[in-house]
Amino acid sequence: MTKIYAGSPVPALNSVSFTLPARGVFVLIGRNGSGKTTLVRILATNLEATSGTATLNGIDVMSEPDQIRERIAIVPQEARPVPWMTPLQSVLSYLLWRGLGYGEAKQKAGEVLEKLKFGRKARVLNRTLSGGMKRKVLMAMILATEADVIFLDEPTTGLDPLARREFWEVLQEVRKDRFVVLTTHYMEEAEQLADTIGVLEEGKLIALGTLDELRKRLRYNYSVKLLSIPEAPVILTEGEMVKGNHDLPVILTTEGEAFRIAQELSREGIKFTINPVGLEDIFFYLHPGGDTGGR
Ligand SMILES: Nc1ncnc2c1ncn2[C@@H]1O[C@H](COP(=O)(O)OP(=O)(O)OP(=O)(O)O)[C@@H](O)[C@H]1O
Repeated sequence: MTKIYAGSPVPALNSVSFTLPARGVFVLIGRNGSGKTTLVRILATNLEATSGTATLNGIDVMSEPDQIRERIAIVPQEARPVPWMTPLQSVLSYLLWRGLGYGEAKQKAGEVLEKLKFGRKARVLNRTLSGGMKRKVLMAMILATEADVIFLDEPTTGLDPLARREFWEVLQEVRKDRFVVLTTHYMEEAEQLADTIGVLEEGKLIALGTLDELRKRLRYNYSVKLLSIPEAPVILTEGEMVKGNHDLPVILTTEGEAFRIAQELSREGIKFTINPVGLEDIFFYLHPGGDTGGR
């Protein structure tokens, strides 16, 4: 699939091609402007591709959009629930809009708000809710539907760590019987939630696989992240140095070499962290420019 926006010299998506089992959670990561939202919007029938095709559970996104729309639900990046409605009214009206009868919609709305433990907050105006609760209203809306494919574009941006964890719990409920496509700038979130991870870079899909499969792309299994730039260069007998957040050096190496370097850095009074390789390290390795693109 390729997408070139009118007037743009470079494609937002450049021959992206992949096949996935429609189960669990597919997390798309990539720096700002790498094409995540564009891909999600095309798959969710909100935007037309310039060329290419996509099928979801055997249904063609381009030629059968109405059938797709019955099967999917999307929470766009900037979505907020209607301020002058309550969570109960939000879920109810969304279900009615999707074609459910009033009785069924009311029952489902009540069930989902109970499941997500809204309590008396189900009946207060959305505008009085915290940012985390507002996102939870959107999750309740899609959770109440029959949709078996759910798109969430940066659902936790701006949430505090506790609200983010609470969102992850809700997602564990959603993923049980649906396929979730989620974009994020939080590597920890991708690690926690993803069954499969796709990495976009300038419109190209540069990596796709489980966390373990992506780890295998690195020759090294340990990461030492320096928290300041040392005066003297760090001499490696084995491993690679890449740029991390704020251009600080990240050393990818073997366990033995990582601990040797750690001792040396301690002696010189340089602060660092040492960990087995995680998604953030894979991201830095795949993006020589550094930075995860987080806000
Ligand atoms: N409506 C539009 N018109 C023209 N160019 C666009 C439009 N929407 C997005 N783009 C461009 O397409 C590219 C991909 O954007 P997209 O929003 O898909 O990236 P993203 O990975 O979701 O970014 P972010 O992480 O910042 O949300 C960017 O270069 C962006 O400037």
